[in-house]
Amino acid sequence: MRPAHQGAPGLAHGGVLATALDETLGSLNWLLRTIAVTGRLETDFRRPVPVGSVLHLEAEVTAVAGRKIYSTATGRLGGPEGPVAVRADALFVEVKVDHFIDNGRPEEIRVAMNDPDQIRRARAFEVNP
Ligand SMILES: CCCCCCCC(=O)SCCNC(=O)CCNC(=O)[C@H](O)C(C)(C)COP(=O)(O)OP(=O)(O)OC[C@H]1O[C@@H](n2cnc3c(N)ncnc32)[C@H](O)[C@@H]1OP(=O)(O)O
Repeated sequence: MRPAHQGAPGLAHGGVLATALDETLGSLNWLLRTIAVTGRLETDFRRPVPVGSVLHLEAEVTAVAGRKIYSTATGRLGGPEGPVAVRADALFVEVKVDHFIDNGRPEEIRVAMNDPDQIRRARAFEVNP
């Protein structure tokens, strides 16, 4: 957690923590080879997360039912064995690429399609799922 992530003095902002959980959960879609967006994100804030601390994030898919992907994520202070600071339950809903084409701006879609980092990220999951 960096100073830019601060909400209350010295502590990470809850919205930033929810974003970190959402991003971690969203990464699971790479493993499922599915395009999906967050439909629901329920977050528990169990301990304050100090600026300067490391948040260890872990996520797993708990169920898939049709287009619905249920998943859960945990953020622990300091490392994988640290105390749970935040957790989330999420529902992602599978969408077609049209979801972005119909609702997003063409400029950003073009940039994303040509972004080597996106391609590298997808390939990383191919070799190390
Ligand atoms: C490629 C990189 C992707 C990265 C993603 C990163 C994560 C994000 O931040 S995504 C951005 C935030 N999320 C969004 O903008 C999503 C906005 N919402 C939507 O576009 C739509 O509501 C969407 C696509 C989720 C669902 O709409 P639609 O495709 O019409 O499906 P819909 O029929 O309403 O729902 C499908 C199923 O999910 C269920 N469902 C949808 N939303 C919810 C919800 N909030 N709570 C519970 N159930 C829900 C429906 O009840 C339905 O269930 P069933 O099949 O059993 O009837």
